[in-house]
Amino acid sequence: MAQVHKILILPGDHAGPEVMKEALKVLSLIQSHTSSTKTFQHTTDLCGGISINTHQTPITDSVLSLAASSDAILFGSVGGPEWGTTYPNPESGLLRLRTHINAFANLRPCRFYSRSLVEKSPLKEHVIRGVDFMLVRENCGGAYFGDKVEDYENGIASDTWGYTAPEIERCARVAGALARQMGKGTVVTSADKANVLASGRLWRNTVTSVFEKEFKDVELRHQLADSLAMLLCTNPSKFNGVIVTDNTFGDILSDQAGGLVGTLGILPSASLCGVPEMEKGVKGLYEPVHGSAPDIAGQGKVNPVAQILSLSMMLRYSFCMYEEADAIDAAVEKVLDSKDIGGLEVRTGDLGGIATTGEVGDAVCKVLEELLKK
Ligand SMILES: NC(=O)C1=CN([C@@H]2O[C@H](COP(=O)(O)OP(=O)(O)OC[C@H]3O[C@@H](n4cnc5c(N)ncnc54)[C@H](O)[C@@H]3O)[C@@H](O)[C@H]2O)C=CC1
Ligand SMILES: CC(C)CC(=O)C(=O)O
Ligand SMILES: [Mg+2]
Repeated sequence: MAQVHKILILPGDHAGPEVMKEALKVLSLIQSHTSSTKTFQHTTDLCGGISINTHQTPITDSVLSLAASSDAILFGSVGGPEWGTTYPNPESGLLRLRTHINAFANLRPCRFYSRSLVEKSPLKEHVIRGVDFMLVRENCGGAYFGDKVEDYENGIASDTWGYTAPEIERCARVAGALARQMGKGTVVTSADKANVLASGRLWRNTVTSVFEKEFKDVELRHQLADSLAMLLCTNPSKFNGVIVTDNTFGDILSDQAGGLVGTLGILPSASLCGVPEMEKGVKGLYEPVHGSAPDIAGQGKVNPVAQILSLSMMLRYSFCMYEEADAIDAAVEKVLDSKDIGGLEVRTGDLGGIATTGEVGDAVCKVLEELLKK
């Protein structure tokens, strides 16, 4: 009997549904290839602004319980100027989802998915070539979830940027486990502001102690988060391996990673609810690093690669489907390297091309179909 994987699909707002459409084409191809061994049961529902418009809340209890009973969630992106920032805004639906399923470790890889993309980076080729790191961002704690004071009438507001040792420990374990999976010699860089923040000092002491006790074989380095931001521009390959950091720094540094490769449109992410193991899938929430791109949404201009690669991360980490995940990554690489549209690259505008969102998705499917036949 085929193994059943329950997937909840939450496309979200603006660019979210556009790129999700392309990822679902890829999922359907994978499904027809593996139908004898795996069945993907997927349900689509609402989160974000679209849920506010329909249910007056960014995420309903019923969607939260669907998420809790799913093996994986494939998420688009939420938010947009029409909903503003006042709580409960669309983004708070995503934050609630992350904590509801305890998706505490957000893996955000930064690398070029095609050699020819190196020239699209704003950095000089010799600086950026070979960059390949996995940023592990703590995803359910810190300033995004601490107590808030919102007394705007009196001009007072604050966010509590707090951590407990167990929250840091579990994140450090994910970083250590990933480093081991990447192979001997992989370095883990922990980024914090231990020179200023109390939570930063707890972060540094706790990460150090986890590595001393549980990952003696993995080299751990510490870097202040502000200088890391600078060094990522001047010498990014120095941080090849794993970077582990807290929620706020991880959010900012992973968008900076988009700057390193030249666009947010190719960066996927996986928010895992446990430590990844090679033999056993872990539940997770998969979404691009980018937001809902309202400035370009609805015109076929959005790059679907980050969403498609988020699907590949889902197959890898939640379902241990390594061959299929590798095939998707290879198909993306081949498409980004090819010149199919009037002699031009099959790339969206963010990568200097003229292809539409749908053309990139179709091209990935075409190559993937061939790769899966082999
Ligand atoms: N996970 C999520 O749902 C996230 C939601 N947001 C929300 O998204 C909305 C827009 O936020 P922004 O700060 O503008 O960030 P953004 O990530 O949506 O866009 C930043 C820039 O990158 C471009 N971009 C993003 N994704 C792209 C893609 N796939 N292809 C080509 N270009 C792409 C956009 O056109 C824009 O110029 C806000 O409401 C924000 O809160 C932001 C980040 C994450
Ligand atoms: C809740 C999200 C909008 C925060 C964010 O920017 C992200 O997770 O990348
Ligand atoms: Mg962000």
